[in-house]
Amino acid sequence: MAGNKSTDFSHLPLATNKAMECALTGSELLSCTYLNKGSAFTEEERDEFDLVGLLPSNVQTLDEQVKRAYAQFSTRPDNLAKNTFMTSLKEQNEVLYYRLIQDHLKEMFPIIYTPTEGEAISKYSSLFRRPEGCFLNVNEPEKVEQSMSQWGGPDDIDLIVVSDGEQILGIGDQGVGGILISIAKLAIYTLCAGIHPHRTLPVVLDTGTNNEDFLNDEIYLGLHQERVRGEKYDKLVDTFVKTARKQYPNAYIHFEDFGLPNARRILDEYTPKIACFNDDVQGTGCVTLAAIYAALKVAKLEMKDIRIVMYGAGTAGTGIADQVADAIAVESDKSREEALKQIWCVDKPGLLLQSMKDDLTPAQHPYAREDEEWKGKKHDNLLEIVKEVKPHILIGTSTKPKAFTEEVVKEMAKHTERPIIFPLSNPTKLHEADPKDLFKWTEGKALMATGSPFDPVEYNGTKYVVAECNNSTTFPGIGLGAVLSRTKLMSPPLLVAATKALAEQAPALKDPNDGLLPDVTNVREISVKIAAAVIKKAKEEKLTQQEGIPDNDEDLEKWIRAQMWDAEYRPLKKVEHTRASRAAKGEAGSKGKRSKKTN
Ligand SMILES: NC(=O)C1=CN([C@@H]2O[C@H](COP(=O)(O)OP(=O)(O)OC[C@H]3O[C@@H](n4cnc5c(N)ncnc54)[C@H](O)[C@@H]3O)[C@@H](O)[C@H]2O)C=CC1
Ligand SMILES: CC(=O)C(=O)O
Repeated sequence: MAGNKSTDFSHLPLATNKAMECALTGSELLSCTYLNKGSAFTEEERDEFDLVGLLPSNVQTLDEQVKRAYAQFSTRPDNLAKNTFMTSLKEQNEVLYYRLIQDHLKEMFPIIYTPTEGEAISKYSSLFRRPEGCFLNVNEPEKVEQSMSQWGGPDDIDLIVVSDGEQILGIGDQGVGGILISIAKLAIYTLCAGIHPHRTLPVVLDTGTNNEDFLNDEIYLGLHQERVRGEKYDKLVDTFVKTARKQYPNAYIHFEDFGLPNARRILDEYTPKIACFNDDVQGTGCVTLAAIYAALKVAKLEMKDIRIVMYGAGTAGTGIADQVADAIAVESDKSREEALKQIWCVDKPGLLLQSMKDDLTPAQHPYAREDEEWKGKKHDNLLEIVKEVKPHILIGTSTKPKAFTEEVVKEMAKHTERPIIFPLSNPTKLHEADPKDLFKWTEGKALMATGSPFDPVEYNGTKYVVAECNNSTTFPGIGLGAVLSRTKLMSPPLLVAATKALAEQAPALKDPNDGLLPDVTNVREISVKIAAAVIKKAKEEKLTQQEGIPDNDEDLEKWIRAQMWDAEYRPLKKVEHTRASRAAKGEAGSKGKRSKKTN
């Protein structure tokens, strides 16, 4: 794990190895998740902070606590129960929560993220115990300022993840339960890129829901009304963005799981104005493009020659297509228009055609093909499209399980030696194909990456690693770069730099049977590389607002590591009630957020 002890960057504003100020004592301290150490409070701390008699006598280490917590986790009967256990641990002791996950990353990632988090989100209202995050109501835009002011002063928040809950993972409209995707993505920022957990803010925009089950369920916690569209919706988004800029001017804004009608529109509106990012469009685009780069190397193909079918041309599908089109144009001497011709986008009605123009989203328009090209050919069926296009690459972001049938895959394999196939729809049950089947149908030739994790596949005695192509390998590093450089914008060259940094880490470049993307267990170091690439590019583009960023690569990486939060207990420094009680009340810093939540 990246450590920050061997560096001399402790003067940095975000250096995380400092003592923590604490004015709480006794049971208040025990119930403050970001300060609580439970049985690990030392004898001295127990005396100093009035904890005597409130804890069993054996002072334990964090490692011992992790052992116990892992044993408790393991007794939970199913994944959802494990997810609930983790949520509750996070409410009690954040350091322990993050350390436990870090020590069991591969096992726990699918519990706190996709696929299990999807189930937790769909049951948000019934599982609800304690609120976390900021809830903004579309009917009360005048209260946005007050609602968002509860999380500290202007320097206290580095990163906001916001969702309107309309298109969560592949499970659709989850209304106010969308707060949990903002929370989960922030936990991943902390785990994978060491973003300080107390300096982040999860937000949900409650703009109603079109999920009938929720509308008919009195237990549902969000607004019982259909989704608001148009001016009123835009006003809430704009009020949120403006308030965030005013109250937390350093905060980088990550848009997550907005619905198709809004995701791209909002991104296009704010990208030229503020440092923001849409994970489904850009994060997915970057990670998928990085996996494509690795696959092309293994398949000995070149970007300029590829033909690619995107199955499911929604937010993620068009986001990926755009990144691929840019890459083709950059890697060849083709114009972007020519590059677009190498991408065939398919959605519910079939291949996108010019004659469908009125029904296409602005993001889909550039991919609509001339009807003339397809005259007399079948374009409403994936098999026929594959027969005609003979793609090298097939990517699924359709939420249609099993759409990549044996026939489709075998047809593809007839025309290309190493079919590159990425079923990316989440959660696992929505994947367009199972890796085992893809291997069987292509006799071990397929080069694969999947949206959720899969175990390695054995075929004819050889073990193949199936890379997880999830934006979680990418967005944390990009965010770390954005936060540390205080970039004014997240411009396209920064994303290209991030993609290349990730692509260079692909294990398949060394061993073709290994993953097309690096494993999540190495993700903190990958994030350092991605962040370094983003920061360097931001400097080149004159976008940075942070002073003192080192020029030299080695120092830059040290500088980054020194500012990454590690899950370890820090000494507590007793402070007078005035300053810290303001913090505890949410008046003097993001620490207040945690206290507010737990007190
Ligand atoms: N692996 C990763 O990192 C990511 C995976 N995803 C996954 O991709 C999927 C799509 O997500 P979004 O693009 O955000 O949703 P979206 O709703 O914006 O897009 C889905 C698209 O698929 C189309 N579609 C639905 N049924 C289809 C069918 N039978 N044939 C062809 N197209 C069909 C829809 O009309 C829509 O255009 C989800 O399952 C999501 O979990 C999304 C982002 C990142
Ligand atoms: C990974 C992700 O963002 C999704 O499945 O939507």
